Amino acid sequence: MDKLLDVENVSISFIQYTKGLNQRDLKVITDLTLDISEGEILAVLGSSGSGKSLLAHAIFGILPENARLNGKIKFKGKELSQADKEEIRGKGIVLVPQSVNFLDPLMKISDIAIGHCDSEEEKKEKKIKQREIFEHYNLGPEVDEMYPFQLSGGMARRVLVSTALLADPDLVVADEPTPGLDEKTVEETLNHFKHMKDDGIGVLLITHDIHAALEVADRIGIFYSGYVIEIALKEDFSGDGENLLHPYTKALYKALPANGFEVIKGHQPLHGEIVKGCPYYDRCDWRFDRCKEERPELMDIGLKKIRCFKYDGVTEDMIKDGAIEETAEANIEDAANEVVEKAAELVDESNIEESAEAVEGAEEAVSETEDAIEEEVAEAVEGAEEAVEGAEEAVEVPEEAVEEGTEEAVEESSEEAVEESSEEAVEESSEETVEESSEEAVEEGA
Ligand SMILES: Nc1ncnc2c1ncn2[C@@H]1O[C@H](COP(=O)(O)OP(=O)(O)OP(=O)(O)O)[C@@H](O)[C@H]1O
Ligand code: NI
Repeated sequence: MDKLLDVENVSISFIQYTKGLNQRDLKVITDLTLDISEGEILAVLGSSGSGKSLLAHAIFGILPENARLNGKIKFKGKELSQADKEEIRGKGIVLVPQSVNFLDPLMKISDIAIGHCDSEEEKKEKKIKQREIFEHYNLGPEVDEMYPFQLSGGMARRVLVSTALLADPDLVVADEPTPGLDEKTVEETLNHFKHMKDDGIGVLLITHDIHAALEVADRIGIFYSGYVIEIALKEDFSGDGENLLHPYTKALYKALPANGFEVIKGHQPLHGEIVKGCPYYDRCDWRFDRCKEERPELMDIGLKKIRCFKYDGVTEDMIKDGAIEETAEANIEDAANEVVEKAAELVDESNIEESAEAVEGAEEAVSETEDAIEEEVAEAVEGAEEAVEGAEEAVEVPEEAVEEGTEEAVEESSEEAVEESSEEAVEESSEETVEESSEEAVEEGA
């Protein structure tokens, strides 16, 4: 089976303007890799807003203006430029879009379905084919004359699928082809994809409907937080899910009603949330230190792909031999041992006893210092009080002089005496002693 589509390391981001003129890149899809061969249905399963439609639009070259695309998209081995995409659109590859909003609102449905024709003859032929396919999809002749806005939800789906088939493509990209359809029409639509597959057409089925994916797909790619975290085989979704590799895929499988509806705890990081390591780190039961800092690459294991360090060194043969769990468990054990060793080293290095002694010493020093300061302050206060007394006595002397009638004597002897004796005395005895003694005490103590 020849390869039809290769999506290699594709990232899609949007330039966002935050406060003022600040720009930032909002990554929606990161490092996406997948491939589809002739006659294969690959389902891409992702929650709403995870970038599924953007992937389809990237393949078709119809991304919005502010989107930035990196990586390679190859069709039959050839990398597609924007011009190639425009050329191939509606011929080699057709899109079954998510909504009728992608149809030209001013064109009649039959004209949209038939598309561009080079001659009247071609147009006649296509018209006949269109009627056949429309009839098959239960779309009567009156639908041919309608405009897109006149279609009901279910009718619109059927128009979109049959229009795609009319183009006789090699690859069909179907973006959420089943929502809004009744059970019977869902079944029918999925059957049409199966028929396309039988005719050798490759189908990329983009959906958040795991049931639809499991019903028709050969392989299923799981989107998580903008990454493909696993591409599993359809048959891996069976039994206990023991053949599924990624813990998220396992959890997704267990969340199905038939498998117990187990709730997945935690949340999926959204676009713009910067996650350095593995995007599943927060929710993972297997995580090791490395997963927090490093992001695992998407590894090939035969037809499967997995993005998880647990499977480092695991090969396809190991899967066949059932040795995969052993290797994986060994990886986890290694990582756990590393953590324990590291912790032990840290304990050794820290020398807890010494530091405890040091803390005790420091505490003693502090209390000694406090005592010393108290004592010295008390002494200083005493000294200051004595000095004040002395000053008061000095003041008394000039009073006597006033009585004797000499003003000069009053000024000289009173003011000077007061200033000198009181200030000096206060300074000396209080401040110096406090400072000296407390400093000394701190030094001693420390
Ligand atoms: N023009 C745009 N500018 C900025 N961000 C955009 C633009 N178009 C899409 N996005 C962002 O890309 C995210 C993915 O969009 P997309 O339509 O591909 O999601 P989806 O997986 O198809 O979701 P759904 O299941 O609802 O169809 C959106 O949540 C949105 O944040
Ligand atoms: Ni979408």
